[in-house]
Amino acid sequence: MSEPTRLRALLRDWRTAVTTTASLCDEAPEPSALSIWEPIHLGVDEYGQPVRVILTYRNMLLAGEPGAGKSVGLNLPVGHAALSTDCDLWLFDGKLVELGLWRSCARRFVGPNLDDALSALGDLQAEMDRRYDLLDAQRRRKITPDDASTHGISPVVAVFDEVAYYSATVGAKAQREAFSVAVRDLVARGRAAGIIVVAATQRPSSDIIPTSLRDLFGYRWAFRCTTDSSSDIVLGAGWATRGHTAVAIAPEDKGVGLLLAEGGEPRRIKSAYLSDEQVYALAERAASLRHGHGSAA
Ligand SMILES: Nc1ncnc2c1ncn2[C@@H]1O[C@H](COP(=O)(O)OP(=O)(O)OP(=O)(O)O)[C@@H](O)[C@H]1O
Repeated sequence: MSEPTRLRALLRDWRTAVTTTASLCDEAPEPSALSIWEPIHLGVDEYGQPVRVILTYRNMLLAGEPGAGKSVGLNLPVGHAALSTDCDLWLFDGKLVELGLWRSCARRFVGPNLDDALSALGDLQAEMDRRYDLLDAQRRRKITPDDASTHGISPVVAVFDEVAYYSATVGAKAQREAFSVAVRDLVARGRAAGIIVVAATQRPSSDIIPTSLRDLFGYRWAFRCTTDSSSDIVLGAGWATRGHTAVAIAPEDKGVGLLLAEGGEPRRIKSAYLSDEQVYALAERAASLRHGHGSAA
């Protein structure tokens, strides 16, 4: 199979997975972009049913012990967002190598540098305030898909991996606190302005994910944790005693996690798996959709 044909086939498979109507892609002569307003495919539940969530107007937290499958899980919303040319991607990569694959699709890419992260967060907050000014002036409460054509405003997906790198590891205490305050502000106020935060950490502890921040995430995805209390830190207090604990996930069950979606009960799901090769191919395809070629800076 030639490279363009292989990429087209890959994107077609992806679209089939992420859209509720497979016809959306099959009828198109060429694969087109996804939309951030469409549900994102995350994996399957215990009954083999597909699990899809809508990311717009929400935030997502992914946490669990190292090696549990967060990075693979994170690639699903990131990949969907990258292929969605109706949103902008802002990537904060404390590890550099995790989100780096999607760099060419990002409007802004921040590596493991706290000064850069603070500067980008400041810009994002300014953009959020600008959007609220516009909404206020028009007596509206939230942005909609129409804002792309009428006001040039598209959803922003801001992805943080590993969030603890910026909030607890590098820099001076005041800077780390400034980072945490800015992220909390985006998570708390960003949704209606079309700013979506997706944050991942391998440190599910109360200093990294304080309750007041955790409660702002509509989607909480707990991969394997070592203690009931760390599982509760991700999902919410009391779930472990009610039988929903990510401790119960066997270490060999990579990619399995408990997903709490908007006030329901945590659901055990297995994330869809994308190999490195697939991620590379999708990232290249997404870059090509966004820039008209495969290797944009
Ligand atoms: N859904 C899945 N299906 C099959 N294998 C998976 C799945 N998710 C993860 N794995 C396997 O588990 C390994 C570790 O996953 P991943 O790198 O996502 O963990 P992580 O939690 O991000 O680790 P770290 O915190 O150290 O970065 C992967 O290399 C892969 O082999």
